[in-house]
Amino acid sequence: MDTQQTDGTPILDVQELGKSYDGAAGVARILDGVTFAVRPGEFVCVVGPSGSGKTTLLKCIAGLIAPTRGRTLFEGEEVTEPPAKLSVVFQDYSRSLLPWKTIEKNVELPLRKQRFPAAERAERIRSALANVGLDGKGHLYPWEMSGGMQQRAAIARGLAYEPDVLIMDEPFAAVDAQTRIELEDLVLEMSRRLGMTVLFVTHDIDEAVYMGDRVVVLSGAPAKVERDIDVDLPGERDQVSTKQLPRFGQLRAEVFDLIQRAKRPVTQNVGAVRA
Ligand SMILES: Nc1ncnc2c1ncn2[C@@H]1O[C@H](COP(=O)(O)OP(=O)(O)OP(=O)(O)O)[C@@H](O)[C@H]1O
Repeated sequence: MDTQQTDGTPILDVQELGKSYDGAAGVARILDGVTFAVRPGEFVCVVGPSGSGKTTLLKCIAGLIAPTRGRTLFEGEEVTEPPAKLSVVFQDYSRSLLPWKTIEKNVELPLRKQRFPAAERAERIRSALANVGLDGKGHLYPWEMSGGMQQRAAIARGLAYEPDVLIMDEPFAAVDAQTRIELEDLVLEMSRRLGMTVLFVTHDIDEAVYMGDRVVVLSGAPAKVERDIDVDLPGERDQVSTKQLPRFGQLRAEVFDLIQRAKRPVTQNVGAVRA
């Protein structure tokens, strides 16, 4: 699909991103000319073989590491540092939440750094916690909460910035299957309600097809965009009826097949890096 055929400027425009890491064994090329665009309000999932560079890609897009070549435009501006209107939620909530601070204080932390006045901080915390279904739970410490609640809190912290784009790196990998389903629906509903653009990395093919408006499939060794798939399923998703649609099965098989084919070169690449 030509992602440049948009009604307006893409909110994220990833242009020919390349990234190499220097290691003891030499230079490992991880990304090579990754190009895709995300329109405002879209939910785009990124999948690819394990170790193909998905996290590296998100970090480059979010301005957390510098690409070796290429660039990302966020709202038309080149990303050279983490943009204020772009939040990242990582997989490991147990490491991203500070255990000695309450959930409220955890959510407040980045707002303090950004020097928001106290009244605005309080309102943003209240609204972010409400958005993830944690109203009235702000006084709890992370260790008093289930894994799913902690990940909701980590999402609330990302939301408190009121970002235009939320980047999520395997956000549900560490929670049980039932919680995962609940969080998938929570994030889908929230992104629609808030009109937020989401870039979402997952290992889970069903999750990618269920949640995405598009699925960007990365190849491996080094990674580039193998396929950019338009998920032509009805907009309203439902865990049972959407997954029963024949089209869901076809899309799932297409993504699965692409990842299987991409796997072999990745193994070779990892071997080359470690050799
Ligand atoms: N800071 C670093 N220095 C050197 N190599 C790195 C660094 N970060 C990642 N790598 C290597 O880059 C490759 C891609 O890693 P990355 O975590 O981006 O992949 P991924 O697709 O997100 O992996 P996974 O599917 O396991 O989550 C791996 O071989 C990894 O070992």
